[in-house]
Amino acid sequence: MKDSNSIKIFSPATVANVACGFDILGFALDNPGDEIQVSIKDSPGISVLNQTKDTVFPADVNKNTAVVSLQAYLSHLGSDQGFEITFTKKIKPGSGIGSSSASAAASVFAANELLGNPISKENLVQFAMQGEKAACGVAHADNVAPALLGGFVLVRSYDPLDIISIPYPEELYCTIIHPQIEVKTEDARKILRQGISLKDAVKQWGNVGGLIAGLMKGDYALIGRSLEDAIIEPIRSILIPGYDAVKEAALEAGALGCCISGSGPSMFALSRSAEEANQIAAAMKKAFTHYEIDNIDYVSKVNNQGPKVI
Ligand SMILES: Nc1ncnc2c1ncn2[C@@H]1O[C@H](COP(=O)(O)OP(=O)(O)OP(=O)(O)O)[C@@H](O)[C@H]1O
Ligand SMILES: N[C@@H](CCO)C(=O)O
Repeated sequence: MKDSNSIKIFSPATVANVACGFDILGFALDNPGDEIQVSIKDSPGISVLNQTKDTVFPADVNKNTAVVSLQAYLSHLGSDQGFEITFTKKIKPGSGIGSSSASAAASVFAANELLGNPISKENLVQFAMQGEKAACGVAHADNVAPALLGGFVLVRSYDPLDIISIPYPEELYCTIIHPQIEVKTEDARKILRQGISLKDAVKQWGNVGGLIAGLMKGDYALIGRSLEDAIIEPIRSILIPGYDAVKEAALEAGALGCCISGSGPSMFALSRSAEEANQIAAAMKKAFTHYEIDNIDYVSKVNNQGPKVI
């Protein structure tokens, strides 16, 4: 729904890191996603309405990722246009599937549409990153870039920002299992080691290259071999009860690979068909039953569009 004063959009969930690409790789999902309505106000300032009962936002609206990114965008334009943002959150904060970034990407995309698209989608990424900085202290782009551009995205460089869309096979499906515990990205970053060994680095950059080559060639076996993480997974997986067993169940059920989605607690697995992705979801859920943690699953094709007007 769009008129000259108001727009309602779907903003996709995203999987950051994609196993080997900490802070530099991410992809978008068709399901789930947030709904957000952005309307032009007569007076300056950004106001927020939350229509999601069980989602609590920061009390200070200036810490809401949608508001922070929109303020960065308006300040770049030198505009004091006022907006009202109405949220219907479908992605739980602290899920690992880009809840904070779906809002950050959505508000700048929507406002840009209402103002006649003065800025390209690629260049909106820098403003959405400011929302991520407010959420976790670091302006990482591996959720907001795919949320805005769709598909698989590589952040080749942060300074200067260089965002590359990576071609990928048409038939690529993702299974997400979201155990109902909250892991804040800010906390999940604090436990990481600041240094890595040369041996681990060699393994990791081999996998990053392999994953990108596999996606571009449509080589599923290469994609699967490259979905490994020598650096982050050994540390963060400790925060997810049953992680090893659930991952093993996904691989046994035919997943190309399985790892932590973003900073967790969600886990993702890639596969070649919707049927396989559903079988993998069932196997992962079954493995989780031993750990008595409620969980929600999503099966989705990789999203190729980013935000869309609904
Ligand atoms: N509009 C928003 N939507 C979601 N979370 C928000 C929003 N604005 C601020 N936040 C804050 O951001 C934090 C959640 O972001 P966080 O990065 O920890 O989780 P996530 O986005 O689900 O995970 P990930 O980045 O690993 O995919 C919470 O502290 C939440 O209060
Ligand atoms: N790259 C970020 C993604 C957070 O979703 C991290 O792993 O901390």
